[in-house]
Amino acid sequence: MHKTYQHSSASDSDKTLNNILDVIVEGVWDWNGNTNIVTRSPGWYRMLGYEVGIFREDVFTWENLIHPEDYPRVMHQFERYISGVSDTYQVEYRCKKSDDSYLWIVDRGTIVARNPDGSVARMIGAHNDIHQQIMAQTDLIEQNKLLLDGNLSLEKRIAQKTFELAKKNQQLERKIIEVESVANKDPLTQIANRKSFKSELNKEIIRANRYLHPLTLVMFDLDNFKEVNDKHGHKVGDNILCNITRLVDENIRVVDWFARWGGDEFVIIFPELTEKEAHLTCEKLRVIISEYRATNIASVTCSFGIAQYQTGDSINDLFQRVDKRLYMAKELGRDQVYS
Ligand SMILES: Nc1nc2c(ncn2[C@@H]2O[C@H](COP(=O)(O)OP(=O)(O)OP(=O)(O)O)[C@@H](O)[C@H]2O)c(=O)[nH]1
Repeated sequence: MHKTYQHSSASDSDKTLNNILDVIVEGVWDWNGNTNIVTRSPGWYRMLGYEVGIFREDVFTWENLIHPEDYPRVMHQFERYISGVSDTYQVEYRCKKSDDSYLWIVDRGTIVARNPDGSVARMIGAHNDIHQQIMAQTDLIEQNKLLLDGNLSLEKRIAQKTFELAKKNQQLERKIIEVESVANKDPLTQIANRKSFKSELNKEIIRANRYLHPLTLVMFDLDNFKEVNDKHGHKVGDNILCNITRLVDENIRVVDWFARWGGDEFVIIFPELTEKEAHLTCEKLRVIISEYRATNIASVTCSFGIAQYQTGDSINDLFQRVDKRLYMAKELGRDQVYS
């Protein structure tokens, strides 16, 4: 067998062992459980910055150097090992240095002899400096935490901004609807104006074609309204326009699209009504209007032109037809429906 060391005496071999220990571990301790004497290597003192051999050789020296926050944990581990609950003793904790700062060490120990009653007769262990390693770990944990906090606050800010944006969008959508409805509404009568006529009629033409339903367009105009204005004033005229609007609106269906074309002219789109059916409805409207006394001093009548959509009609074709028929109603003496 190959031998590395040849010692002529036990004290020689002790010397070698101590030197080796001094090189490979930083601080060796050797506790005699019966005398309670703890022998510590020079490295043990050097690691903590103390003058070699300055402390009393007992366990209290060690206990007094342990950081108060770590003390219960260390003792718990130590007790578990000594009592046989745990197979190993290895614990990391902070030890007080000569300059009152604390050094992170790992402490490992092994019972090398027990008394017949099971109590520890001798235990040997070593301290190793792990301060840099723990500091690096702590730094990393701290950085991770900062990163996490940063991420969290970023997420919070994004969520807040998203919420604010959604709110702004809602407000904007409401404003758009508001503006659109103002733009498409006649300010005097509060019904639709001619702005959306083309798109409304187009929509209904597409539906009429798709479902092969009839569709009829109506245009009506107040008779001799100029005279009413001239005689009773513009304000009375306005009032009459509003009252006629209300009467018509109350006597047509929700699906019918009713708009003020301009001046004293109005249009109605009657989806799913034939010319004949629309004629009957308009006749009813004509009577209601003519019977209605807007004020004590003025009453009006209306003339109606009616035209049903024919397949292939453009909006213009239909409109021209209806306009001609309104003209006919006027020509034939007013206060009548022409289809
Ligand atoms: N009070 C009031 N009058 C209006 C308004 N818009 C248009 N008018 C008037 O409506 C009248 C329309 O007159 P005309 O187009 O000549 O027709 P009319 O007198 O109704 O005669 P016919 O249509 O031929 O039966 C004009 O006097 C316009 O000033 C309005 O908003 N308010």
